[in-house]
Amino acid sequence: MVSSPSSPILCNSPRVTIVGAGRVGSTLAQRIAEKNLADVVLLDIVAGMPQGLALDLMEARGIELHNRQIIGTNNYADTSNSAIVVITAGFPRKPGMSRDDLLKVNAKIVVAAAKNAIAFSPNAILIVVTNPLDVMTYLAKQATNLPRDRVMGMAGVLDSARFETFVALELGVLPADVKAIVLGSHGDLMVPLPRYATVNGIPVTELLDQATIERMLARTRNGGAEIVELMQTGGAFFAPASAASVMVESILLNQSRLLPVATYLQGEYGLENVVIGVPCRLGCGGIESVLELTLSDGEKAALQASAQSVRQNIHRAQEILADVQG
Ligand SMILES: NC(=O)c1ccc[n+]([C@@H]2O[C@H](COP(=O)([O-])OP(=O)(O)OC[C@H]3O[C@@H](n4cnc5c(N)ncnc54)[C@H](O)[C@@H]3O)[C@@H](O)[C@H]2O)c1
Ligand SMILES: O=C(O)C[C@H](O)C(=O)O
Repeated sequence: MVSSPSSPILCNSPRVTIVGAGRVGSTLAQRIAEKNLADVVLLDIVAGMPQGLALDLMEARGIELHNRQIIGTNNYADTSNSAIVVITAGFPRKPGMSRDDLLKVNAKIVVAAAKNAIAFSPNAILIVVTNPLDVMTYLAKQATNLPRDRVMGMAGVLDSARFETFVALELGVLPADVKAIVLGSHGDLMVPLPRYATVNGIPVTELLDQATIERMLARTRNGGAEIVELMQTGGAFFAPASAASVMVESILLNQSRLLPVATYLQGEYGLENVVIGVPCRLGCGGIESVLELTLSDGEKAALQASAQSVRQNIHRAQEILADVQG
């Protein structure tokens, strides 16, 4: 009964739709409900699966002490009036693949998901998770024609959390005391910035030698692949769901958190008409502002290279989509 799409939604409760009720999507639904942030609509193409997950999550409410509604559906009409739509629909990579190898299979899924979801929630803020992340975020923006403050991708929060984790493990300090930032694309050319990484304000460059830092940067760049290789079936989902939930939280609670977010650049960092990760303030309107950090020549060059690889893949994706349409 409770998982039926026609179940009543609590008055004045914000609603978050998650398109793709797989591992990332279902874990994100759990995080959002258990953090008591919003009601959740889980949508998937597989019949019965999102309904089953929603019922399971609803049955945990009394134990987890929250009263959020979780609805499972295969129908976009049930997602209407969502404040936020998160797109996790699509294929994860297999061992040996790069994220870019998913471009062909995921491009049309993301474009259709973005268009369908925004048709029923025209005021929603869109957060893309599906890989290859930066290209998919660009396609979602293009397909919906939403302003850039309302379309963004999740990757930098995850990549930064991985870098922070490796620093915390190396130094034996509390993970929450480590702060780091990773910019650029969510791929091999991501741009971690060790000189901005600190342990409670102390730069990690004071605490670790260069060789150790380089080893951590390489592990951060390879962070997703490391898990794909270990699991053999699909990729990471606990930390990705946590990272997406932080973005959802900052928007719903208007926290104005300054987070690395994949956004459409309009001249910032000397880049335009491309999506890559840069520090953004996230509040109730979505991306409130983009912060332009002062970068060294080497960091600027790394960001340019990262953007260039995304541009090439945007071009490939557009050719693929044109073939599908034509
Ligand atoms: N940006 C990041 O940092 C990050 C992190 C983790 C995963 N990802 C990506 O997120 C995506 C999902 O990963 P996952 O581990 O949850 O995969 P998964 O296979 O567990 O889930 C994907 C879900 O999408 C559904 N789906 C497929 N086509 C659909 C459509 N047209 N409409 C609605 N639903 C559809 C599938 O049925 C499946 O349930 C992958 O592309 C993965 O690479 C990105
Ligand atoms: O690596 C992947 O394929 C999934 C995701 O992008 C990740 O970084 O965990």
